[in-house]
Amino acid sequence: MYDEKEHFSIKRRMKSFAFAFNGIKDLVLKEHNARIHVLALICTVILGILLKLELIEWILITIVSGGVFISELFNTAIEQIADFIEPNINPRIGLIKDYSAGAVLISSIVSVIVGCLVFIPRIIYLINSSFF
Ligand SMILES: Nc1ncnc2c1ncn2[C@@H]1O[C@H](COP(=O)(O)OP(=O)(O)OP(=O)(O)O)[C@@H](O)[C@H]1O
Repeated sequence: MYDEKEHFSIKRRMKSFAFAFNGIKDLVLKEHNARIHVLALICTVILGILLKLELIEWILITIVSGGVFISELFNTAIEQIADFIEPNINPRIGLIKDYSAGAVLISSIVSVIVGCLVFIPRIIYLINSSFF
């Protein structure tokens, strides 16, 4: 609970980090989509190392990957709140969840587009240089 009189303390800040990491851990353990995103991220990093990406390309991949996980976390939080306040079928809750899922879809599409823009030219170059 927020208390204005609370003084800054390293211990409390560390606890806040622990709570935040707990949220991320829970997301990865329980949400199937998040596991797929973790797997996709691991494959992307391995491919990026193999293809020797440049700094700007790593920066782009970091930003779009972060966007996917951030949207996934917000989506899960919204779903949990929605289920908590309305356990029954309710079209408004359905639409709220659809909006939230739409955000994840957009961030995923953006990361796939960036991934294609970064990796496809390198793969084409590799194929061309090994055959010609
Ligand atoms: N209480 C509800 N009332 C009406 N429609 C709902 C309700 N709960 C879910 N829906 C509909 O079902 C869809 C899926 O909702 P659900 O909570 O199952 O998400 P999910 O499939 O678990 O999502 P994710 O794959 O991100 O975990 C929603 O986008 C919405 O269209």
